[in-house]
Amino acid sequence: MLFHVKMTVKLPLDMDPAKAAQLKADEKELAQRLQQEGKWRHLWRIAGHYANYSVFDLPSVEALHDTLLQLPLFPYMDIEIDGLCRHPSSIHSDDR
Ligand SMILES: O=C(O)CC1=CCC(=O)O1
Repeated sequence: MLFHVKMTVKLPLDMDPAKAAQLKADEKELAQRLQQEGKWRHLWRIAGHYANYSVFDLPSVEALHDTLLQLPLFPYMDIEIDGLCRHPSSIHSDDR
C-alpha cells in the first residue's frame, strides 16, 4: 500500500541544540535505512518549510503507524496522511 505523508517538524525553540542535532542525525539514519529497504519511496523537502512530502510503501495502515512512531522526530511532528490507489487514467502499469 502506498501512503502520501506530510511531516511538519516543530522543534521547541528552546530545545538544547545538541539534542536537536542528535535527533536529526538519528532521524536521517533511520530514514536512509527505510529508503534502502524500499519502504520510504520518496522524501522531498517542501520549499520554504521545515516539512517534507514522503511516499511510504508498507503492507498496512498499522505498519505505517508503527513506522512513523519509530521516527526520532515523531514527538515533534505534525503528520498528515493520505492513502493512495491507482488512478484509472494513469499510464503506469505498476505503482511508480
Ligand atoms: O527534515 C524533515 O523533514 C524530517 C525528516 C524526515 C526524514 C529526515 O531525515 O528528516
